[in-house]
Amino acid sequence: MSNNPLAPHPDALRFEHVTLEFPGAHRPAIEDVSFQVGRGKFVAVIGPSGCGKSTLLNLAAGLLFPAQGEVHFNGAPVTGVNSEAAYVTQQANLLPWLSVRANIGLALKFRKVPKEERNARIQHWIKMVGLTGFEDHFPRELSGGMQKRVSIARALIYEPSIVLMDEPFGPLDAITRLRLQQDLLNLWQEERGTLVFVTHDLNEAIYLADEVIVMSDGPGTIRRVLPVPFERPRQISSLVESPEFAELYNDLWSLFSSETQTADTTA
Ligand SMILES: Nc1ncnc2c1ncn2[C@@H]1O[C@H](COP(=O)(O)OP(=O)(O)OP(=O)(O)O)[C@@H](O)[C@H]1O
Repeated sequence: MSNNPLAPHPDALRFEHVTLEFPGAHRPAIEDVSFQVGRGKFVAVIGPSGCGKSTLLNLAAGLLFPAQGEVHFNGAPVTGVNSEAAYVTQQANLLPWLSVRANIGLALKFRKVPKEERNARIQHWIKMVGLTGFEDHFPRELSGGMQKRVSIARALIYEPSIVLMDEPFGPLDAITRLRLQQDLLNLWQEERGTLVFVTHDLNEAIYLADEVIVMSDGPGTIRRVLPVPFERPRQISSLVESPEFAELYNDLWSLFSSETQTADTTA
């Protein structure tokens, strides 16, 4: 282990026995949650609705704080809004009065990046997310998938140390979703940042992640952490044909179905 205080911490994110209860709730939203996300890893979090997936991201972003336990980012406790984290939510949340170019460049403008560098980086990211030709369009002139591409470029352009994505492809149709999943795989292959990705979709978790954190409900706890052994770069079309994919999917599915049966018998 390195003793160099300037060396980046090997864990980008670490939860240690974290419990959080919202005011007025009769039980914690999450209880005794511990896991770590290694630097440069892509981790998916899946679990039933209401099990606390968004709460985990909000804790990592420093928008919520635990009642018990600690959240560490780059080896230090999170004590305020985590300005090194980019957050991509289910809705694109673009500013409707700004063009694609201006929406993507907003974070650089706030950070006072000089105009020339800003324009070059915006142009790079417009190309990366396949929006060349749409630079001067406004959000209302874009499809849902294109808006999502803008929100991903807007999050990645300032090179955050961690990206938190909360079901970013949730509201999209199946084909657009598949295209964006492959685009995200390709982007991540080039950029290699740390990414925590919340999803309800077992396929999506396996396509994208190095590890899948499986959560249980009531209150939210970590049920299992499953490694995804597929090499990168990945092509979704070849992955789905492999027997290993089917095996992993079945492992994940059996975790969920056993949970549903347990809930049914205890209801
Ligand atoms: N601001 C809040 N005040 C009170 N309770 C909340 C608040 N936010 C979330 N909760 C509760 O905490 C629990 C976890 O919510 P959270 O949104 O993290 O779940 P989730 O797994 O992301 O759900 P979904 O998959 O449906 O988005 C739920 O029971 C929810 O009702």
